[in-house]
Amino acid sequence: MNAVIETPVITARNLTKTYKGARALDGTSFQIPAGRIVGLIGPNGAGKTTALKALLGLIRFDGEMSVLGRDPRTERDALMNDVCFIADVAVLPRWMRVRDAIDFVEGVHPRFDRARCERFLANTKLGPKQRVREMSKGMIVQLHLALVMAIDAKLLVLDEPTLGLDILYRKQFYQRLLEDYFDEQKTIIVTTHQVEEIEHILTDVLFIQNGKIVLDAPMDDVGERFVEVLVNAEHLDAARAHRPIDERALPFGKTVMLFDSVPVSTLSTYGETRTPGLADLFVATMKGAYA
Ligand SMILES: Nc1ncnc2c1ncn2[C@@H]1O[C@H](COP(=O)(O)OP(=O)(O)OP(=O)(O)O)[C@@H](O)[C@H]1O
Repeated sequence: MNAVIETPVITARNLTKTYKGARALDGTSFQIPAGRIVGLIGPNGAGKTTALKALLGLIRFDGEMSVLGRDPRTERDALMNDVCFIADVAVLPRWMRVRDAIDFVEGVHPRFDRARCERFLANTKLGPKQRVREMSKGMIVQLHLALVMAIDAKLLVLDEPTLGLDILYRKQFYQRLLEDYFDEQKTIIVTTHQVEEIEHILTDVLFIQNGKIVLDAPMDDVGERFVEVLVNAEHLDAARAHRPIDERALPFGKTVMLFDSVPVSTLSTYGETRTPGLADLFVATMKGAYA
């Protein structure tokens, strides 16, 4: 009966951050509702980490920012009760034992549930005395996941969480996160360069370039808005008339074009159509043909 209008978990308006005259954030604006898994994707130096630091209250910046109803610049301590932040899975100190890691997180995070963490670890080969240096990369991921998933945070911020891990562990990390952690009460924001590996778990995507958001869309819309066409040679000019945002040649004289908001019924007369992968969409957007 009562329509609940949920306030977004994050509202960022017109953020600017300048480092020594260079703009890391340049009028960055976005909103993230609860229950979403958002990929913040951009090339090196685009401003991803700076945006995450801003929403965590770790840097000064100009503009409007509300995270879980709080301004991270002035209410950081209260905010951190509901936020969990992981910079990089590969950074656990090598001398640390499993039980030290658990003690540490228990000490710093009020929403950490030790019993829940130990239940996750019971399903692995990890023992309490084992040190990080004795673990395989996959075991490190398991430890990290057990620590993260035992924190009942409303917002989980992951900055390149799988850096340095091989493809099997990276996939495992995201799959476990989706299956064992995420629910509609939680929100996850994640940056990565490995776009292909996270696109299937994302609900929304934010592309950032030179400190500006250049694409902000739910994944469902991405599938409807963008179409890739394997254009037959005789239709090249007709297809180009619809202003593809990207065009690339394939072997044997085939050409792939990527279109934004052109009906599939029109495009299918030029060749085979399909939904582009996020990586191809990212490359096309960043080339600047599309402004
Ligand atoms: N502490 C700092 N001092 C000076 N410049 C900085 C600092 N931190 C970031 N920058 C600059 O701000 C810009 C954005 O950096 P940021 O780390 O946010 O990029 P990023 O998108 O996370 O990149 P990457 O994918 O390479 O990690 C870059 O030009 C960077 O050189």
